[in-house]
Amino acid sequence: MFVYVFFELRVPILPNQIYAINDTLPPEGAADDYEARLKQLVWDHVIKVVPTSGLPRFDLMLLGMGPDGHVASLFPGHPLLKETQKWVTHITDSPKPPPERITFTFPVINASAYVAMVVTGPDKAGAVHKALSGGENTGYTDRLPVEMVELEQGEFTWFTDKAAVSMLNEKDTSL
Ligand SMILES: O=C1O[C@H](COP(=O)(O)O)[C@@H](O)[C@H](O)[C@H]1O
Repeated sequence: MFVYVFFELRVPILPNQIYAINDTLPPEGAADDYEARLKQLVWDHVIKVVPTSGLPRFDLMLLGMGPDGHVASLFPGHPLLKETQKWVTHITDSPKPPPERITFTFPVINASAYVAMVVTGPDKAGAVHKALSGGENTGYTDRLPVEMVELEQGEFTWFTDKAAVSMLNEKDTSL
């Protein structure tokens, strides 16, 4: 909804260019349906592809991050982090409500030309610190999903408020 309203107001995207999840289907069916529509858009040359992998190359991927470091619906320690074949997949045991979701996978996220990571709030400060500085003493040990956003060939920019970067020192980044 946020994305719809944001883009509706700022850039001339027509309603028929917005592809909503089919939430009348169960999660697996909705993910398969979304992936099929994505593949059709690639086939129709609406979405560009990465020539070497055939993956869709979105011009812009607008992402957020949860306090646990999850991005999209890719949660820490979940088997979906290792998905390499599917473009869109589903989850029925999301630790954050709602439990049933569909999500782009890392191969698709990492094929993007640009990722804007929008992160606000003090509850995100630990995960931001871990992602940007290695995060010693943050309590996070494993690699966070947000750290797995590694674009094949693209640009990644963080957009944060002061609270979200409150655990960073000047030496940690070039901020
Ligand atoms: O569950 C989710 O949470 C993250 C973070 O949401 P926020 O409202 O705290 O920014 C979101 O980016 C992700 O898309 C969503 O699945």
